[in-house]
Amino acid sequence: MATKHILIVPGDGIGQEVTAVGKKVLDKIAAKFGHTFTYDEALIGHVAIEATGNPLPDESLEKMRKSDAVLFGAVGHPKYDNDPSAKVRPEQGLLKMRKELGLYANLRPIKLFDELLGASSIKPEILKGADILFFRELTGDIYFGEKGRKNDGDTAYDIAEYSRYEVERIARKAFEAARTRRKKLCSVDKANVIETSRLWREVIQKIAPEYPDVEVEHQFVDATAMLLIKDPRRFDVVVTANLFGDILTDEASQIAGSMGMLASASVGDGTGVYEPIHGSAHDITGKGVANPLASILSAALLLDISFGMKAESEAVINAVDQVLKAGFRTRDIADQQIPADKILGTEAIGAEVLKHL
Ligand SMILES: NC(=O)C1=CN([C@@H]2O[C@H](COP(=O)(O)OP(=O)(O)OC[C@H]3O[C@@H](n4cnc5c(N)ncnc54)[C@H](O)[C@@H]3O)[C@@H](O)[C@H]2O)C=CC1
Ligand SMILES: CC(C)CC(=O)C(=O)O
Ligand SMILES: [Mg+2]
Repeated sequence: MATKHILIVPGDGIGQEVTAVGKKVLDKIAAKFGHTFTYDEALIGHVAIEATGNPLPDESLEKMRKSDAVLFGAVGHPKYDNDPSAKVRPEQGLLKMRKELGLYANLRPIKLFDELLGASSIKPEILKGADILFFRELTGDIYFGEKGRKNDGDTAYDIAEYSRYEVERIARKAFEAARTRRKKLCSVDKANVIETSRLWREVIQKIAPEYPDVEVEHQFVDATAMLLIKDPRRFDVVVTANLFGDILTDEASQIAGSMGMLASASVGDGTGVYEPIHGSAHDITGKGVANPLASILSAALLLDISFGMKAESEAVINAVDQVLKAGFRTRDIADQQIPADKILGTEAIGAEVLKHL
């Protein structure tokens, strides 16, 4: 029995809807296993700008630092997406949170529940058994380098930068994880063109001999985008830079059936942040149809990684599996065989998960 303090940071759009369900799952776990979880909430993104003018107020950051873990939703609003000139943006809050908390490793497991074999646009025989763990570097690369305009605003630049230690620390995490899995590591870069990628490959090659039990391959990012769809089972652990990892994991979500199925853990020097990989999804916000399973599975990662609660984490994953086995789906993961009465909204599928806890 443990006492833990969890900060709920729903953010914007469907972040609000799915995080509410993730929190209920944490509550149920605490009751079932006899833990005491206390909660607080904090603002980030568009809602924080509206309330304070700042996408990550100091108060939110302070609360994050003082928590045992953070369950985060998503940020973003069409107001800014459609206004390239906006100087203050919701996404700045997210990037600042990652940098300030030292969350340099973003673990994105791509695990297909067997029941969802028919939900993907990829053929079932290509998909069955696919199980990939992405390590996306999260506090460097083009997202954090100097950016700006010159020539009276007619030229724009974003500088991509990596230091040796940044590559090494994420690579070591990926090597260690590969050791506990199928012992295969694929490092993804664009070393044929980009200097940061050449440093990336140099570092991986240098430390690989320290992990002789792990088979290492290097792939270029463009080829990886193709191989993920052609033969997803060839991958075990994948380690890559921030931008490449962002793009490749949205693509890889189709292996698991939907963006609404992919959870992630952002970890590093401080409080761990657990978050679906998807964004605020303006197109479905307020409709009650968002898939909350990514948030629920992020709560499972939180229990496992930040609290070391393996049985509790497995109970959550098992409950999701049971709900899928019972035939329930949200709209994004419902193939044509699913009858209409089995297609549930955000809260209703969350309630089904709770019944299995
Ligand atoms: N981590 C974060 O906070 C992220 C924020 N964003 C922000 O989110 C906003 C929307 O960006 P998009 O490119 O549309 O990406 P998105 O991930 O929000 O949505 C992409 C597509 O996937 C669907 N989708 C996403 N999550 C779903 C769920 N749980 N259930 C069912 N369907 C789901 C959406 O309806 C949409 O069609 C932007 O403002 C963007 O900057 C985007 C990605 C990550
Ligand atoms: C808005 C981006 C900075 C975040 C993103 O797309 C992600 O973390 O996957
Ligand atoms: Mg993304």
